[in-house]
Amino acid sequence: MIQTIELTKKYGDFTALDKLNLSIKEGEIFGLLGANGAGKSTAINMLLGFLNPDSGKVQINDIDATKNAKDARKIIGYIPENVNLYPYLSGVENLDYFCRLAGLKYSKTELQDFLASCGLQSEANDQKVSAYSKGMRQKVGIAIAYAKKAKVYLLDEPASGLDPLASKELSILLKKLASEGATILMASHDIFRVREVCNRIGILKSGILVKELYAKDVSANELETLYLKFMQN
Ligand SMILES: Nc1ncnc2c1ncn2[C@@H]1O[C@H](COP(=O)(O)OP(=O)(O)OP(=O)(O)O)[C@@H](O)[C@H]1O
Repeated sequence: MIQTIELTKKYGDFTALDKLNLSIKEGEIFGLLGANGAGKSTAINMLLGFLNPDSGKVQINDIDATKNAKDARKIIGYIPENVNLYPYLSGVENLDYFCRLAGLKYSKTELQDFLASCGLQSEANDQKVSAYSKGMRQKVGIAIAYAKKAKVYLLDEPASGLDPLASKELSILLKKLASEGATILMASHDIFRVREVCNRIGILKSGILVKELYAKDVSANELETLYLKFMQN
């Protein structure tokens, strides 16, 4: 569960996020849609405890993440737009390394299973990551969170730069994680992908959540029209 209550962040006199109220349940995929500078990354950084809010609160499952960010991060998987891996290690070696950093030791078979569950083709397991596509690196990034048994996934612009097939695979993977009980928030400006993968969508404009809706209630075209209307007003 992800909950933000009146979450506010200012940079000097500028309010980047203004009293954000979000409540995302287990099994839900929430899409935070917004233009460049809307405040999406600011919100994610506060969920992760990398940024302190000026006011308001973040709750991750039963953890008050504003007070115990370190505990909250143990159950959060964060997948940035560009997943940083060690290029001269293979997918399995990267996963092993990041698991060990989190205090987890898995057998090679278990590591391979995590990668397979996240859609990486088995032939890639032992290839150096420097030869991976962006979509493949992202699968390893998600596998790191999956192996950590993350309960909450935060993704910043996950579909950006992916080709249509990789983007479709990402949607399938996120839906699978949600069906297994994960709570997922993805920040994006990709209206089509957000409409396709998310159950619920919030439109963020200049730090203010101006609209929340269920994806099933709008077509992609209707969402685009609505989004553009909010951006233009
Ligand atoms: N450290 C900072 N100091 C001052 N202003 C900042 C800082 N970080 C972000 N901002 C401003 O806060 C606003 C929100 O930025 P943020 O990065 O959260 O937006 P975003 O929705 O993630 O945008 P993008 O899609 O471009 O990543 C922007 O106007 C940005 O310029």
